Amino acid sequence: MAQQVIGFIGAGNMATSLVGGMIAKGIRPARIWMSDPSEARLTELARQHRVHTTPRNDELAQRCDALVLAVKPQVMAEVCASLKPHFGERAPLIISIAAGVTVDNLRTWLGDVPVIRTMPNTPALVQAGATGLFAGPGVTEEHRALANQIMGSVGLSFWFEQESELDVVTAVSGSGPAYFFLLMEAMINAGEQLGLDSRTARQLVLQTAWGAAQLAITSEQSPAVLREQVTSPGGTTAAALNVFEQAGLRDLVDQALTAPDRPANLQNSAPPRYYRAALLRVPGRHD
Ligand SMILES: NC(=O)C1=CN([C@@H]2O[C@H](COP(=O)(O)OP(=O)(O)OC[C@H]3O[C@@H](n4cnc5c(N)ncnc54)[C@H](O)[C@@H]3O)[C@@H](O)[C@H]2O)C=CC1
Ligand SMILES: O=C(O)[C@@H]1CCC=N1
Repeated sequence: MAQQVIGFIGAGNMATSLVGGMIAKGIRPARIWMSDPSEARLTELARQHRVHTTPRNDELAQRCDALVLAVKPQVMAEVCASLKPHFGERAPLIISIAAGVTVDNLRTWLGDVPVIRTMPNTPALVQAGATGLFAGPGVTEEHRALANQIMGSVGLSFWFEQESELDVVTAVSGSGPAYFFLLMEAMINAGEQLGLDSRTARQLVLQTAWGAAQLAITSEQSPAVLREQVTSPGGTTAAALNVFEQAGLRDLVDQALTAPDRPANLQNSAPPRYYRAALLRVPGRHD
């Protein structure tokens, strides 16, 4: 396994986060190939990480023991069709990171190949990722070990027995960093509005987010208890939390994470991008 060659089809945000994290963790760049239509992106990745790059997906299909499919769900069918004819006698392990694309979809497009569907997140870049994994038919212990090596090198990984759970993982931790970033943005802006200079507002907010996460991870207490410990009765925190509660923050979070399960709602509003990916499975919906 130590020498297995890993190819990334698509060298965008998530693929580069994974590769950056893998290399920082000690996986040799010589084991990594990346393909993408953007020559500029490939040049930059080769310079920055010393990985092998090529604009040709077929080259990776021939060379690699495992292919991480890291393109947008919307182009996945076409990318799979271009890869399939180039597999050797022993098809590579397919590791998909695409939201909403099922193991069945991939095996329809690629044939009878071993597929592991995963849902990582961008903190992989700093080895603080969280990844959900689901193994399709024909996946061996050796395949699982390779997927563990890739995803385990960039953070925590969790295997699931039901594929549908990966859609929940997508809503919680795949997209999750964006929810926290949004709160950071809002707090930085509010700090600035209240008179702090931008740099100080940013440092205070980021250190607070980092500290709160560290405390929650290392403490034996639940986040609810940790919140109570900050909240002096009748104090400033209580006043602020009261505004969040009155505005229905918990319900808002629930709606944001479960909206994709309510297709009827999608007719009138733009669905989250990961649900749009799931819509690829619905005949007639290819938006
Ligand atoms: N960005 C994130 O936080 C996460 C993304 N994902 C999944 O990762 C996948 C990629 O998402 P991002 O990295 O955000 O998108 P991105 O747009 O940053 O990256 C996609 C890359 O694919 C390349 N590409 C397009 N057509 C191609 C082709 N025919 N062959 C090879 N490469 C091609 C594009 O040039 C681009 O660099 C998606 O399926 C998404 O669901 C999963 C977890 C988290
Ligand atoms: O927004 C998206 O569709 C991807 C999947 C999870 C995070 N980013």
